[in-house]
Amino acid sequence: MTDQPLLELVDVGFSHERTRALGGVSLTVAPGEVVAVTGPSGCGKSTLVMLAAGVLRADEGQVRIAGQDVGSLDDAARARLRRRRVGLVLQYGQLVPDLPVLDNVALPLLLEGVRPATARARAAEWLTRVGADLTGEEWPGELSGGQAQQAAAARALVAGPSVLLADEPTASLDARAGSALLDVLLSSTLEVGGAVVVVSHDNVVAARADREVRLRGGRVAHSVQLS
Ligand SMILES: Nc1ncnc2c1ncn2[C@@H]1O[C@H](COP(=O)(O)OP(=O)(O)OP(=O)(O)O)[C@@H](O)[C@H]1O
Repeated sequence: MTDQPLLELVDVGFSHERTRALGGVSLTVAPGEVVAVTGPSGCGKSTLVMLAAGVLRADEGQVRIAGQDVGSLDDAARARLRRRRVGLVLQYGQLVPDLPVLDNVALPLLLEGVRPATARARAAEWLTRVGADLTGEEWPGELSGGQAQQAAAARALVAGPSVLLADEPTASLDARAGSALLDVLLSSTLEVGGAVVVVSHDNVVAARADREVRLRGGRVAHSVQLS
């Protein structure tokens, strides 16, 4: 294994139209690391996650995922890099509404050309691993918030991401299910040599991190090594 960082933000700035959300943000995450991103509402945490995932493109600075400069890639290459390297879990699940849950979870594999039967079998295994009591035949609109988060977690993990990005991944789950889901998110990613960046208001989540990066007003206010 190399020591190459899996995620690097170098002096990154981003504005949502007229709102300056982030400026001068640098962050390097190595294989095996778990980083918690904390800070008050509106400080830029979700924007950082979307930039780190390659969903948003930085206005300034560079974002590198597994050594690849996201800004230098066209949309198709960026989508491919995301599919192969990044797992993303957002607060409300963000499932594709007109696909059954099993196909939602299998989607990263289906898009990579894995045979449908194999992709769906792996998706079903991941639904079980994340603790979801679902058959996979449900439609996203039929799920509770917590079930949608579990399904989104399974989708994020199904392709074995190098970088798992999670924005309030346990917010819709009770304490027990949330803790179990966090265990799976961390252990599954670290098992394959990946790294995790997790945004959370929950101190229990932050306490599981190796490092806490606190944002304020779109900048890194401090970065503390926790273990
Ligand atoms: N789509 C958008 N359009 C315009 N402004 C936005 C958009 N998304 C975020 N912002 C603004 O960018 C800033 C950073 O927002 P962001 O959602 O990244 O913060 P956050 O720390 O994740 O907040 P929270 O903890 O409340 O989720 C805020 O001022 C917010 O109002």
